[in-house]
Amino acid sequence: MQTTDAFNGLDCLDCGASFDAADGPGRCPDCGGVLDPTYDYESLDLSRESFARDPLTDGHAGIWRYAPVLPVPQSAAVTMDEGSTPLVEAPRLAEELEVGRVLVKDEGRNPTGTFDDRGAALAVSAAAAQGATDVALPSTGNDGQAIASYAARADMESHTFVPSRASFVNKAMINVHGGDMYVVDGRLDDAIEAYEDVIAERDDYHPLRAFVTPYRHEGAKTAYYELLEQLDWELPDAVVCPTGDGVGVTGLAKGARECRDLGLVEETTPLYLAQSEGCAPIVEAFEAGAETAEPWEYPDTVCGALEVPNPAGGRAALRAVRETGGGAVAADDQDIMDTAATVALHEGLEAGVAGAAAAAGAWALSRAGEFGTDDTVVLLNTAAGNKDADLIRSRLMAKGM
Ligand SMILES: N[C@@H](CCOP(=O)(O)O)C(=O)O
Repeated sequence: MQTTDAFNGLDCLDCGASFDAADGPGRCPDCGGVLDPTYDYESLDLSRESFARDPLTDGHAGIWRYAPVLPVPQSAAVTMDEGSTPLVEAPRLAEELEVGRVLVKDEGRNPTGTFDDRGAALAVSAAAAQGATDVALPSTGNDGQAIASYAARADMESHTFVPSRASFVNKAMINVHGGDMYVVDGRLDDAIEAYEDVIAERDDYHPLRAFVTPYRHEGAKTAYYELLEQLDWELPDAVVCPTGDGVGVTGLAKGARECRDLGLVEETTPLYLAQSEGCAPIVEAFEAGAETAEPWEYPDTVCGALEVPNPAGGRAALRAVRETGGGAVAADDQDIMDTAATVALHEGLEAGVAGAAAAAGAWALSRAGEFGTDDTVVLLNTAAGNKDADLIRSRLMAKGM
């Protein structure tokens, strides 16, 4: 695999064992922990200025501006210039939340309309660098669409296992990208079971399941570098991230750690993860002081992207919020849909229901006194609002609006 100079290999987040990236995707063979890319940070000469390049003149666009702290060089990238998403001021939300500033990191502006594009670009690039011809994953929908899109760009076959409740948009676009799609009756766990049966038989399918490939959360970390740059390296007081499997929040925490350890800033920002009350295994574990999330018995939420009853990154996500001094919050589905409509009405911004879970979670955090009146709060909108237009509109209709 063609790698960047500082990339060392993979370390297990649980037992610390080290592995060569060429050993392939997977969990730690010793303890089953999540593998995480590591770098020789000492060899890197990075500063705030070194990231401030003009993407139009030297070809570093989106997530690839941070290539020195990614495993794959830009020369081997499968890319559609994902990243470089705007950080949009939301003054009315700030007033409503009684904080100084609210900024929405709008990941809906990515190529397939989600945060997942960052990790998909990196994971497909790494798979291509390892010679893969076929990639496979189970998905709630958005990451399946993202992988199908990047696989198409890399001339690879994608095999995606989605539950029947995945959104029409996701399923349609996986088809449009020419992906091989298995629609499995039931919910995410049923799709995972079908995926595991197939992957056990197919050595030629390169697994891109989150936290089986170590590169999905690695792609997500670039959003943290980016938002600090957009804030001129001033730390926000809180970042709220919608969470299903834990990819986003684990990646953001790694970005926060790296930015501090590289000396770009002095501290990390408190990260808060937000889930729906209909499927909140990580919030439950956080509140119980547990190290791992227990499977959620009856998952049922309108936020399909967050309906992950047994999150592969549960442990990593819990560590992420605890090590940054943040927390975890769950919001009710009706509140989440109302929030999506309010954000669209008051700010003009189109947030998907998962993104609206972050805003609804921020309301709950504000009521609980977690924010100060001068605080800058960043909300991650993980997906474009038009992915969930039918859901959000149906709520308006139910309220007779
Ligand atoms: N990526 C999701 C939302 C959050 O999932 P996570 O795995 O990053 O916790 C989406 O499709 O919106």
